[in-house]
Formats: sequence, C-alpha cells, structure tokens
Amino acid sequence: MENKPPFAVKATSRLPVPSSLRNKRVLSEENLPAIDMKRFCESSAEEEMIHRRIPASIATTRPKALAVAAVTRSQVTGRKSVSSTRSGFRAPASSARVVNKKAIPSISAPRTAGSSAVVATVPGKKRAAWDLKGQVSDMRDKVTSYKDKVHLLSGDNVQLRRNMEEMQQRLDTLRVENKELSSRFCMLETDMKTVQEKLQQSIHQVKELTSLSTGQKQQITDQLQTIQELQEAKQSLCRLLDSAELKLKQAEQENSHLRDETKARRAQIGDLQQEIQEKEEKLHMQEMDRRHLHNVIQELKGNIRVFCRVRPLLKSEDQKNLDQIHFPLQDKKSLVLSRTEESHIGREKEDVKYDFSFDHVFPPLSSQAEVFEEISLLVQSALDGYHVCIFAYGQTGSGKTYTMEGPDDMADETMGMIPRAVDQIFQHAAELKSRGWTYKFTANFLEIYNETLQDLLVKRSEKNVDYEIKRVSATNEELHVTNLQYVAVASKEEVYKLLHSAKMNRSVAKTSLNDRSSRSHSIFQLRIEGRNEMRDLKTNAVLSLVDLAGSERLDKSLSKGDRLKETQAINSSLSNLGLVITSLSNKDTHIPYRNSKLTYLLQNSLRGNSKMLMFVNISPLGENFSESLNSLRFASKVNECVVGTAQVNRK
Ligand SMILES: Nc1ncnc2c1ncn2[C@@H]1O[C@H](COP(=O)(O)OP(=O)(O)OP(=O)(O)O)[C@@H](O)[C@H]1O
Repeated sequence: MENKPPFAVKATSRLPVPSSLRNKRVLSEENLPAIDMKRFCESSAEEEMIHRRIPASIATTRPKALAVAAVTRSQVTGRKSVSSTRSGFRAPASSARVVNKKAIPSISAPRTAGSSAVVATVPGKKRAAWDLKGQVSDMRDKVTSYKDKVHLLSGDNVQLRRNMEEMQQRLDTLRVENKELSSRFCMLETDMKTVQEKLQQSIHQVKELTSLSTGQKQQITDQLQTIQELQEAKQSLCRLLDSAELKLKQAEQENSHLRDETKARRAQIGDLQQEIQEKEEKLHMQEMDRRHLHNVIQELKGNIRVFCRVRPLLKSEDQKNLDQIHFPLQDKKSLVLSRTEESHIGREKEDVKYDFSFDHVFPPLSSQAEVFEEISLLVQSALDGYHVCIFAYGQTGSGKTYTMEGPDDMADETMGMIPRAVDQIFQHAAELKSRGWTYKFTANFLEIYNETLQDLLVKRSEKNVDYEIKRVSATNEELHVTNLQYVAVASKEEVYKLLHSAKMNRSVAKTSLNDRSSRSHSIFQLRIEGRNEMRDLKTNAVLSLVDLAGSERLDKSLSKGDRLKETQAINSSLSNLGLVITSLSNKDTHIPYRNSKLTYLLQNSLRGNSKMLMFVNISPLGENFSESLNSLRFASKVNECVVGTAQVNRK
C-alpha cells in the first residue's frame, strides 16, 4: 500500500472538517503562525510530532525580533553584531522577511511604529567632542528613545504573547482535531485493512472464478463438441428413422395383405379342421370297427390260441439224434411227429405218425421277428384294453426262455417276445397320443417256485418277505401281490432295465439252487392304463408274459426229496392250468383258479373275456420224443377249447 501523507487522505475524506481548516484544506507551513519555540520545545512528544511538521521558518520568527533589537543595539553601541549568533536561532534574513510578511501581519504594525521612532532619533551629524552637553542631551534622547522602544517592544511582546496564546489555543484545537483524525485514521486503517482483506478474498475468489470459468469454458467447448456430435448422430438417426418409417409403411402394407391372407387361411383352416374332425370321427369309428372285427376274428379263432415252435438243433447236439418232425402243408398250421414203433403183436416195427394242427406252427428256422409278427395284434389288444396272457409251455431246454426273452447275448434280431411286445406297446402308445390317448404303465416281474412267490426285481438276499395274492378291494376284482415291486415305467428302456435285473437275480438263483429257473414259472406283467380326455374314455388291461416251468415228467422212482416236491408242484400247476382252461371251455360254474398260485394270479387273464396264447415249444431231439408228444397233446387240448368272447375293459 502506498504511504500517502495523512493530510492528503484528509483532503479526499468526506469526514467533517473544523471551521478553522475548512477554507485552507491543507495545513501548510505558510499558514502556521509564529510559535514560541522555547515553550514549544518543552511540550510533549505528541507536540514534538507537530513541531516536526512546523517548518523552520516558524522558528526564525523570534530571532527576527531579536535581530531587529540586535541591529539597533549594535548601532547604539557601535560594536559588531554578536547577539544574533548568541541566540542560537540563526536564520536567513529573507526567511524572516517571508514570515513577517505572510504569517503574522498583525504583529508587524507595532514594530513598524517602533522602528520608525528609532530612525527619527538618529542624528545626521556627530557632536563635537567638546560638546558634552549636547552629547549628554543626545544620550538622554537616545535613552528616551530606547525607553520608548522598550515600551513599544513590551507592547509587541504582549501582542506576541496574545498571539502565541491564540496560536496555542489553535494548536490545542488542532491537536484535538489531530487526535480525532488519528483515531479516524486508525479506524480508516482498520476499515482499509478489512477492505484490503476483502479485496484479497475477492481477488482470490476472482482467481478461483477465473480458473473455474476456464474449466467451464473447456466444458462448454466439450459440450459444444458433444452437441455437434449428437446433432450429427441425430441427423443419421433421422435418416434411419425415415428409412425405418418407409419400411414400416411397406411392412404395414404387407401386414394388411398378410392379414387378408390370414383371414382367408383361417377360413380355410376352419374348413380343414372341420374336415379333420369329421375324418377323426371316421377314423375313430374305423378304429372301433377294427377292434370289433379284431375281436370277432379272435372269437372265430377262439380266445385261446396255440402256436407251436420247434427249436433248431444246437451246435452242441448230435445231428443223428434228430427227431422225426415234419411240416407237411404250407399253411404253417400242421405238424407231424413220427417214429418207428413196435406193432401191437410186438413182431413188426411200424411207422407211427402223430398229426397236430395249431393256429400256427413255426419250424426251427423261424426267426423271432416272424414269431412276433403273429402275436403283435394280440399285444396291440392290450393297448385297446383287453387282458392278454401269453404262455410258453414245453419241456426243459425246448426254447421257452429263448422265445419269451431271447438269448443271454441279446441282439435286435434275437430279442424275445417280451422286449418286442414292450417296444410295440410304447411305440403304439406314442402314436395314439395324437388321438388323445395318454397311458400309464406299471411293471412287475415275479416267479413261482414250489408254489411260493418271489419278486424278481429284488435281490434274493433281500427276500425275507411274504408275497400274498389279494384282491385290491371287495368290489374290485383286480389283483395285487403284497410286498411286490410295482414299478412305474415310461419308456421301453426302463422296462429293459427291469428285465435285465430280473435276469441277473434269476441267474444267481440258477447256480445256488440247482437250475431253479427251469423249475419255476416266471411271470412278467405290464399294467396298461389308458385315458382319452377328449372322448372321456378309460382302458385298463394287463399284459402277462409267462415262461412256464419245464413240463417234463420225471420218473417217480428217480424223484426224491426236493426234486420230487418240485415236480409235483410243477405238474400240479400245469395240470391245473389245463383244468382251468377246460373248465372255461366247458363253461363250468366253478373255475378252479385257486388250485394253484399260477392260475390264481392269472385268473383275470384266464377268463373268457381275456385273450390267451400258448406257445408250445418242442425240442427237435429224438430223445425228447415222448416229452414233445406230451406237450403237443396238452397243447392240442388247449387249442380245442373255446373259452368265450374277449371283452374290452373300458369305462
Ligand atoms: N429258436 C431258437 N433258435 C436258436 N436257439 C434256440 C432256439 N430256441 C432255443 N434255443 C437254444 O436252446 C437252448 C435251450 O433253450 P431255452 O433255455 O430257451 O429252453 P427252456 O425251455 O427255456 O429251458 P428251461 O426250462 O430250462 O428254461 C438255449 O441254448 C437256446 O439258446
């Protein structure tokens, strides 16, 4: 900050100014009156400050008066002026003159009068030495004149004292004013400091604002650039929008065209749907007719049919040991068993022929597929809601298991009737889905050994439970076996897994129980529950596929212990099966189902309203002739039976 003199500040200040200074504005050395410096020097330090402001000219005012006196004295005494130097106030005469003229005009008047009196008393001539009187008179005059001068100077002195008092008063006033001004100055300085601080703050703020503004300017520049980019993007989007709108218009036109087309198509679909409905109805009627005709054929054929299958000679078997089996006609229904027997009289040997005719005869080279083709319609009946039961009857080793299940190393070609039937059932069920049919399947697999039931889906080690055949309820004729595994299956693969595990469980038994599998009946059952929501139809049927125990008769003399018991049990159940079929054929009031576990379990599938098929399996070996003959005779009896008309289990 610039250090300006305080008076300069006062000159620009708007604070009130004392009247004595109002016209002078600035207190200068010219305006100050003459001051008694002796007294002035005795004043306080504050006064000293003022003294410093008083120019030297003021100090010279006193020596001026003394100088006049000194000059006059020198003139009187005739000595050279020394007093002026003695006073200690040496000032140039010119400055004394300036003070006299400008600073104190009021004092000069009495002094002027005094000086004129001194001048008047000085004579122009010198008195002669002898004129002592004259000289005394002159001296007296001089004394008188000096007295006057003293008197005048006393007056001057009084006047000067008055002036000095006035000046002192003025000085006091000025001091007060100065004090006020100082305090104001202090206040102003404080104000100024505050203002300066504010100014600094403002400058700082300005700087900050400037930097902020620079940043904002940059931001604005960036934003302007962004705006430009956005505008460009907007323009390109507008172009896209235009093209999209154009496309939309085209699409709308296309859409309305398509709508018209859809309308026409819908009408077409309506017509077609009606047509489909009519055709479906027709198809349904045809299906019903098919089932009816199928049933009629079954009836004509008899509800129980018998197929004879002769197994081929195995590699391990002797070719010479071949039995005399002939297939005389091409109708695939006849079979002739012949051998040379002794005549009645015992002298001659004669060829004896045994003719048999069945629903179908399969020679040794018949494939599994050919056999299944003949039973597939029967299997289909199970999906239609008929109980179906297929047996394999024959002596041990005649090919029953091969026919029903297939060989151990099963392939697609050698698959037996059970896996083929399962395959067909699931395939047809899937096809019938489009006609509104949905099916639920439940499988079980058991064996009957010595008139006891065993679950083939459970490992033998876990079989410590009793299996009892019971009716589901008093009003429901359906049967179930307690503790037996009834497994819900949804695909043929799931059933194949069950068949495999049953085979494994059975093979364990085979080694531990002396080929028990040949001595037991194995029964695979698949319950098929169909539902047609559209037509509110339900079907419920059981497909039973049975591999019967070997039917050979053992020499009673050789049968002992368990073997005898087994044989008796097998013979009992097989003969009971024959009895049941005969009773059905005879339309007996009592059918002896309860005589064996086999007939009791299969009673619902052995009724007149069910469909039955018996495979009679024959060994080609000559050594098995008698057993083959027995089997064929049994099968012929069954084949002669007419057990009634099959009925669909439909609600
Ligand atoms: N049609 C056939 N083609 C080829 N091999 C056959 C045929 N039928 C049976 N076999 C074979 O004959 C043998 C005996 O057949 P399988 O075991 O099926 O007789 P089984 O009557 O079931 O005997 P078991 O009462 O002891 O079970 C098996 O090795 C089997 O592979």
